Amino acid sequence: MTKVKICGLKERQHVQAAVEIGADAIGFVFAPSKRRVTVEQAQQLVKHVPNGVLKIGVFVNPSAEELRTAVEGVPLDYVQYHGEESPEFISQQGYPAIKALSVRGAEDVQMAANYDVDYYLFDAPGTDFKGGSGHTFDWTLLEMVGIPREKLILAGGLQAENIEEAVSLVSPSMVDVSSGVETDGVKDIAKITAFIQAVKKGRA
Ligand SMILES: O=C(O)c1ccccc1N[C@@H]1O[C@H](COP(=O)(O)O)[C@@H](O)[C@H]1O
Repeated sequence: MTKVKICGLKERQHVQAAVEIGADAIGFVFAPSKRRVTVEQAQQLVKHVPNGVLKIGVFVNPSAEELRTAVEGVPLDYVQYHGEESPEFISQQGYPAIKALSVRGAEDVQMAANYDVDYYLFDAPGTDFKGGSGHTFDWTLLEMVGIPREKLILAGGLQAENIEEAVSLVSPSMVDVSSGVETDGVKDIAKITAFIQAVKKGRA
């Protein structure tokens, strides 16, 4: 059963739509991004996220204080580390953790072995920001990854049109999308619907 994370939500109506359509996780970006939200904004948005839907905060090289404020203040279920955070820093924070790795080549995939986290997220390298580029990477590089599929999250340029192929090749535990459910930089409820339905169709 592949789970779906809809990331980079900033508007109440998009959060409500994503959970109603069947998202398993909602992502809030606290890192530099056109999708960035404050802790105060996220606190308002999570009022529309029911129990059972994961609330994930996306950070890039955060300080311990920044993390504590968001994890406790929102509150968040998982921290997604999307920068160059060290294995030691992540384990010292003690939060349920997702480590994102930007994949240019096989050596980036092998970096996963250095981390002891709940999930490993593989994404394309960012352009303007560290993530959310809308670009895909070579999914076949994940064939060599020696981590269990139930700990693997696939991201990067996913959309309704390519998600079936991606899930079939990678068999991730969760898929994560941001740009692929937007039109002109704004979340698009029709695209969110098409994406979630395409993943759920593959679950049958
Ligand atoms: O979405 C962002 O703006 C973002 C900014 C900084 C770090 C991570 C970000 N999002 C993550 O990027 C990937 C892929 O997004 P896309 O579907 O290719 O647009 C995903 O893991 C988001 O959580």
